[in-house]
Amino acid sequence: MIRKDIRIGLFGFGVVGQGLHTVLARTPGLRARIGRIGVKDRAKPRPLPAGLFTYSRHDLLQDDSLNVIVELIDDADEAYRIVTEALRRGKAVVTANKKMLAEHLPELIDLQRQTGTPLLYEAAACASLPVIRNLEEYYDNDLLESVEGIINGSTNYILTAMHHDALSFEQALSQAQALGFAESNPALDVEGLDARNKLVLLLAHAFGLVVAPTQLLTIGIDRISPLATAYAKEQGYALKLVAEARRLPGNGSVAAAVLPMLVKPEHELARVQDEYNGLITQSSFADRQFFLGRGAGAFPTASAVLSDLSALTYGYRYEYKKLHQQAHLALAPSAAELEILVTFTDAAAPNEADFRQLHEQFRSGTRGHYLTGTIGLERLAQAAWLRAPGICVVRLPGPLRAAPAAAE
Ligand SMILES: NC(=O)C1=CN([C@@H]2O[C@H](COP(=O)(O)OP(=O)(O)OC[C@H]3O[C@@H](n4cnc5c(N)ncnc54)[C@H](OP(=O)(O)O)[C@@H]3O)[C@@H](O)[C@H]2O)C=CC1
Ligand SMILES: N[C@@H](CC=O)C(=O)O
Repeated sequence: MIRKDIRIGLFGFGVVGQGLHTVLARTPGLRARIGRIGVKDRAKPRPLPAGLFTYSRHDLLQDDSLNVIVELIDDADEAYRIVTEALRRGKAVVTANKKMLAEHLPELIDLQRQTGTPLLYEAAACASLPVIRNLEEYYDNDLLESVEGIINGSTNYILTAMHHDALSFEQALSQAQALGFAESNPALDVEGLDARNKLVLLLAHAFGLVVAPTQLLTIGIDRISPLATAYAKEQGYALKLVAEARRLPGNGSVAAAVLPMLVKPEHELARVQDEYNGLITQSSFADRQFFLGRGAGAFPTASAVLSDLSALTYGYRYEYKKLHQQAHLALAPSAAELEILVTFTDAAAPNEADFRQLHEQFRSGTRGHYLTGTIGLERLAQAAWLRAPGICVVRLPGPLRAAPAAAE
């Protein structure tokens, strides 16, 4: 259905919701206006007339004059209730809630098909970068080999501030929160879970693979040790939180993970600073392409919501083309390997037998210990030592690649 006039029921009036209000006011060309706003906290002062606000989701969902629901709240469970009810009522939905999407993607895809009602979520992956619609549409006939990049703005902001401004982790996180980049629960950012949720969305639109977030090995920046930071500095590498999904040659296996990574200075991702995101696509015919832009914050995120609203005016919806064209792809961590640096203390050490090859070993009574080596992705994910206190795992430069046994 083509919606020429959009009457929005907006849930959430925080960083992104207020950003959207401003962005809409400055975009007169789009015939969209906010009819009602659903929020939670009755005591909070609001910068708009009180009559616009309500504390009951039913006031928006049961209002037939509102034809689009924009869901911008920070509660994934309530967001799920709002989004599913809106779709069932035939209201198109735009959301930025990657946690809710990643946790319910199969059901949400199904619900769109059953109801014939669109659910768009460009803002949920990389905020202002137009990645979802590009993966869905532009690469439709191309053979996409990989998507990799920095897809969480807060952690990139923190790593940049620690490196360039010598801030502590806590100081840098506070700044990311104050600037509206971090999730309400910042553990989602620093533990890599937000990047993992976004990677779930990228996998669906890049490769037609719908996976549960828990299937993806995820390590955040909260466990980076001073020795790993010093190693990066001494080798001249940048330290970034990188999400990667890659088709392995040959057998239709796809490997995907989120880990802190050492990046060579000449690599595109090394120059992604502050809250910016950077995503590299590699495809057989188009070759390598790099998207760079703001990955968090009020206006960048609102601009992606605006773009989805505009897309609704011409009847756009995701077709999940790759899902239907799926060329027998499967998530196969057992088929992949990677190069890692592990720093550790006397209290806990990695099991050397888990590695296919060890490259370097270093022990110091004052600085701690490290080793570098090649390890299977699945072996790493299952290693008992991975989450032990005092252990820090960081990827060395280089892509996820086929493990030799799988490559044969
Ligand atoms: N900030 C960013 O840069 C980005 C955020 N996102 C996503 O956008 C969403 C919103 O983020 P952000 O604006 O930063 O969050 P904020 O914390 O700034 O705002 C959250 C809003 O949600 C409202 N809210 C919370 N629970 C409920 C509820 N049960 N019913 C109704 N309203 C509720 C709050 O109401 P009240 O005002 O009453 O407290 C508040 O207005 C999240 O899903 C986030 O992951 C996506 C991309 C970037
Ligand atoms: N907390 C998120 C917000 C945008 O998605 C981030 O920092 O990337």
